[in-house]
Amino acid sequence: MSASPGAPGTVPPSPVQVVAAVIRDARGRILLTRRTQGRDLAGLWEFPGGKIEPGESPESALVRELQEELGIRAEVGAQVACVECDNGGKRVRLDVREVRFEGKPRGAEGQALAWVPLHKLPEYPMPPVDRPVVQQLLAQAEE
Ligand SMILES: Nc1nc2c([nH]c(=O)n2[C@H]2C[C@H](O)[C@@H](COP(=O)(O)OP(=O)(O)OP(=O)(O)O)O2)c(=O)[nH]1
Repeated sequence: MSASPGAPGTVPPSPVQVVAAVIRDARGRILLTRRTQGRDLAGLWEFPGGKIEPGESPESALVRELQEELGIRAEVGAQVACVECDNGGKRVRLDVREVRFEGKPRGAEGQALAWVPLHKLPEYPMPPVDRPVVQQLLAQAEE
């Protein structure tokens, strides 16, 4: 049977759903973590977080990830940005939230941490999907 006119050819794969945090210290610096070797995008810096598991809300996924990765108790706040793009060959939808926290963040999975002043964020190599998020944070700071 031939395809009907206008029928879609292939259905694009649904994006990997990822949620990540903007965590600020008392000086307004933002916490980035570095992806460890042996994972995709190794060596790049990112906002802490991870994939949303089936059945999880973005908020509960982020609370879980921040406990696992950084050992902190998180309270998830407003959305900073939600960006979807091709990220080094894989489609990713990245939902970024403001987060308040209790505890002292540590690299519980061996990852490096950096507290980065807002204006220095563009100096850190990050995955492509993060670039518009950094631009959004810089624009917000100028408002
Ligand atoms: N956490 C986070 N992930 C990001 C960012 N930018 C970006 O492209 N990603 C990508 C990297 C990964 O492909 C994906 C997150 O998956 P992950 O591997 O860290 O997730 P996970 O902690 O659930 O890990 P795993 O158990 O599957 O290893 O999203 C970001 O700013 N923060």
